[in-house]
Amino acid sequence: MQSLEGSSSIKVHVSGTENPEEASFFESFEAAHSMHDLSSSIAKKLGVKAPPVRIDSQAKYGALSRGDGAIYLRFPHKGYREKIWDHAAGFIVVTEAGGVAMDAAGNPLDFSKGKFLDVDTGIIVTNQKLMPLVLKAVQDSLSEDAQSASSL
Ligand SMILES: Nc1ncnc2c1ncn2[C@@H]1O[C@H](COP(=O)(O)OS(=O)(=O)O)[C@@H](OP(=O)(O)O)[C@H]1O
Ligand SMILES: [Mg+2]
Repeated sequence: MQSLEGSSSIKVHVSGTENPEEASFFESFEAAHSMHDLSSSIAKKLGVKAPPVRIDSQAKYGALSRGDGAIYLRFPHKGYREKIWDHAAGFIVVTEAGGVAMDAAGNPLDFSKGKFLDVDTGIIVTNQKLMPLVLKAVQDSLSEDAQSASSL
């Protein structure tokens, strides 16, 4: 990373925290772009204490890449298909910074299939240590949601 004033460049790295309680998370500013209720229940399961940091655009990937927060949760409403141009640049930056991005089923993101990123339910970005814990909380929250929907 290099400042616009031209300072010397420094290598950035994602947060190294292993403790979800001290990890803050990013999500879309717009509730129409990501289900805030779902991310709130995931954060609660993880014991995250800080409120969500809501930012528009791929700036979320940039902030995560320099360790401003530790988790990015993205769960669009049913039927929305992610476009590669909304993620590709941020994905490269965060991966270079040591982060890992997966869909809700734990699959890696596949940018080789044309304009759409066909992910299972949503996208999770975090560090290597937190990913298994976050994935478990995501899957538990999704199955609770599915159970309550089927009992209506
Ligand atoms: N319908 C719907 N559902 C979920 N997510 C959506 C939707 N439409 C746009 N997006 C996301 O909105 C962000 C900006 O997208 P766009 O570039 O299409 O919008 S804009 O016209 O430039 O504002 C960008 O992500 P975030 O800013 O992270 O939410 C897009 O991926
Ligand atoms: Mg745009």
